[in-house]
Amino acid sequence: MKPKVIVYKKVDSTVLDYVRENCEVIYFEKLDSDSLPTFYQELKDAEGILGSGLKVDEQFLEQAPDLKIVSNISVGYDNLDIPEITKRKIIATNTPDVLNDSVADTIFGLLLATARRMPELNQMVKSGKWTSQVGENLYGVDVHHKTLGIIGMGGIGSAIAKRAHFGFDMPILYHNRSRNLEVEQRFQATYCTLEEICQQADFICLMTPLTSKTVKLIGEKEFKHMKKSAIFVNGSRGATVDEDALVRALQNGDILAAGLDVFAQEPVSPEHPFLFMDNVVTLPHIGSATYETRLKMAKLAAENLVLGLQGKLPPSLINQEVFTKVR
Ligand SMILES: NC(=O)C1=CN([C@@H]2O[C@H](COP(=O)(O)OP(=O)(O)OC[C@H]3O[C@@H](n4cnc5c(N)ncnc54)[C@H](OP(=O)(O)O)[C@@H]3O)[C@@H](O)[C@H]2O)C=CC1
Ligand SMILES: O=CC(=O)O
Repeated sequence: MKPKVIVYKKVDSTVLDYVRENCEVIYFEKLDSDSLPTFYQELKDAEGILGSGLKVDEQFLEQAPDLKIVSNISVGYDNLDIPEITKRKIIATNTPDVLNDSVADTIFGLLLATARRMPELNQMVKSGKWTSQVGENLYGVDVHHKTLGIIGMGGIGSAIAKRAHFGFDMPILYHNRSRNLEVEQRFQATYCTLEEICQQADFICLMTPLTSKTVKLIGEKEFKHMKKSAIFVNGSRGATVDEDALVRALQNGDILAAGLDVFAQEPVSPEHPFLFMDNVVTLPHIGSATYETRLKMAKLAAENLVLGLQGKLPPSLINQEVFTKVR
């Protein structure tokens, strides 16, 4: 008998077909107040779930006694309570690497758009307010040759560094908990403390995962250390930044501008001060949102799911200890 799984996100039909060949699939294109009661009903005897964003914690797991694998269609897995999942000998997987270039493109685009004030200028042109040559009040700042600080130099951070080093001649500073010798060699990147990056970089990109150690990693103190001309870009998770402190830093002129793809609350409230500031460029958490990359992520997540249920090693296993202990 095929194992029963729930796919709770819209995925390409080829991906769905592959999962259907191997599993009995209950499919929800999305979860909302209409579909949630049925979802929880089906969860009672599901062996696998495939999707993204759902909070999988103790309370959730209590309702899923047969669960063997949680396959996230995202690289970040702050939605998963890994200790609790692992305690129950459930496999957890994510989708690293296949999205690095697309996310780096988005984050670099956000950095450029913020530095060169593209959304503001676009709005000016489209609203018919381009009536004379653009004056100094609408100039941006150069990106090329400026110093880029990357906090969280992993897969995505490295792809950002590649663009900055080879395309924009930017000196690169980075901060991780441990040094990454490969990026130091490939991109002549310099390892720094968080404080040094804040003090020295012209552009600061935050790309750490959200963990208990990175909640509000960047707050009042860090913004005070930054240059008044600094541009801050967050591509990690909203909660890695103290958003109130960021609003104050932007309002007080402690930093020049910010580009944000992620927010503590998503979708961001239409009342949020960020939305009323010309020096903030916002995106709706679309780092990896291209047809090609989302397909690759869904394929990888489906492969993780199917292999995990077959007792084989999924390509991107998060909790290695479950696999080695159980099998
Ligand atoms: N905006 C979007 O659409 C997207 C956002 N993301 C976010 O980006 C995050 C990073 O993804 P990815 O690059 O693939 O992940 P990686 O695991 O490859 O890289 C994360 C990096 O962060 C560093 N890091 C972890 N904890 C800390 C810490 N406490 N202080 C400083 N550095 C730290 C790690 O280095 P070390 O272990 O040495 O500290 C590592 O180099 C994801 O977890 C997700 O939250 C991902 C995809 C799309
Ligand atoms: O935010 C997206 C992810 O893949 O993580």
